[in-house]
Amino acid sequence: MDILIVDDEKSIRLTTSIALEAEGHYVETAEDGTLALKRIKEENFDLVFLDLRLGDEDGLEILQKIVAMKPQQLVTIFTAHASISTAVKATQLGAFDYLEKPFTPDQLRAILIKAQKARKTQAEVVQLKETVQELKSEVRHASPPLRFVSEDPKTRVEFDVLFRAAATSASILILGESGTGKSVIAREIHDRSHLRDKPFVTVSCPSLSKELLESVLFGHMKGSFTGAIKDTWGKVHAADGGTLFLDEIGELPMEIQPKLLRLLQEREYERLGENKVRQADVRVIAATNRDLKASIRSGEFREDLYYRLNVISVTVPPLRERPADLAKFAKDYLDFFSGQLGRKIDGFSDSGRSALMRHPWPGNLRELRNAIERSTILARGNHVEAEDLPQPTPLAASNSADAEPGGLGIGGEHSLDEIEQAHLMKVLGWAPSLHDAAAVLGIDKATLYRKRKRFGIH
Ligand SMILES: Nc1ncnc2c1ncn2[C@@H]1O[C@H](COP(=O)(O)OP(=O)(O)OP(=O)(O)O)[C@@H](O)[C@H]1O
Repeated sequence: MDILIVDDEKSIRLTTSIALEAEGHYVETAEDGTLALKRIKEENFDLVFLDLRLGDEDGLEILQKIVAMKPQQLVTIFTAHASISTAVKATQLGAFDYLEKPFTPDQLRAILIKAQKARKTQAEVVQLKETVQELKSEVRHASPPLRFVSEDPKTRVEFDVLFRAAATSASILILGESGTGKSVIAREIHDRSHLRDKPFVTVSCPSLSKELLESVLFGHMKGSFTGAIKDTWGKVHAADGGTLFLDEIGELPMEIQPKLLRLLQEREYERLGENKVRQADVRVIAATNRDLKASIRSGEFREDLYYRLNVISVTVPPLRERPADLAKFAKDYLDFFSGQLGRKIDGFSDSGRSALMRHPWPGNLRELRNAIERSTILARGNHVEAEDLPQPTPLAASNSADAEPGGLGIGGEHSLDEIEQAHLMKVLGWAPSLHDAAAVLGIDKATLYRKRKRFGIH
């Protein structure tokens, strides 16, 4: 290691240097704070030994200057027995450790081993941060660009409110149909906030049973329910100091709602099966495609929780109400996917463009993205044609007189079940995933699962 010894006593500088050099370290010495600060600024020392009594100089002040200049700098304080309390204060100010004078070679060696470990951990953290940055940039390049500017005045107002609120700690509720980009917006709010370097943790409310969801949120103690084989921390703990994103909050079971309310109001929670109140400071962003006011009326959602979540609330308009944005998103996606495929596709033909505008896009951006990806594969020439884009759904088609032969016509002699089953089968037939199918149908995945089971659709 490269080590700097800062002490005004020549004998200490000399003996410590000899001991350290004998262990193979590179050592420099400084007899006062000014020289020490100059060398620390110029060089990267792995460890600094700093005497707190440096003649007229205040060692604690020098320590603070070092920490301010290089927060990662490991500084071990030399201290006399009588000044242990000062040494403790020094560690509170950012010193790594302290060594009481006079010290033995073994005590010095113990400090060096500890410092080496700390340096290794620091290097690992730096490397992990770099890896995360690289991965983030790879992910960004592996998906179409995100667009947060809008040509639509209503959407512009909503985005403006959202991104102005990003810098505060206010809870934010994002409403909007499935696929309008609520999760993407939640992440963007976090990235534009003062918490951007802190954790961003997502909890998808409907994906789990009530008990598991509670455990995922708050953690549990071993034996608190069947299958709880060890103590765990929940996502609230993981998000402490950062943002907790509660996706599909409208599905949050009634039993868990008071616990979330307590977290929002008191910043307190308890792990399942534990009788100890814990603190967590999280900024909550919630999203739902449900009408929460209707859920309050039907007794499925607590009004007090709604008002806590709703400090700032915006509704992201559906894509069909933003035709100018629709065209821009479609072009972005087309450029991205054609680039990925190495195909030269210049844009949409007239028929392609009007098909794009005619389609109601019930699955919003998610559906549009999938449709454009598919169209770049299907396009025969250098333009996307109407035939490459989603065709009218069976229900829309059957609205007209020329329903498919043997198909179901709206208003014909069919039960609602028959119509529902036929529609489900058609959508499941073309949607790329169950998630997309649920989005297009405007239901959550659990409901889709129940319906498939009911109609025997595999
Ligand atoms: N701002 C955006 N710019 C470009 N593409 C976007 C944007 N927002 C969303 N998308 C696309 O739409 C997809 C769906 O977005 P997201 O999952 O955020 O929607 P959602 O409203 O949370 O849906 P759900 O309610 O079903 O969870 C994203 O994976 C992305 O491909």
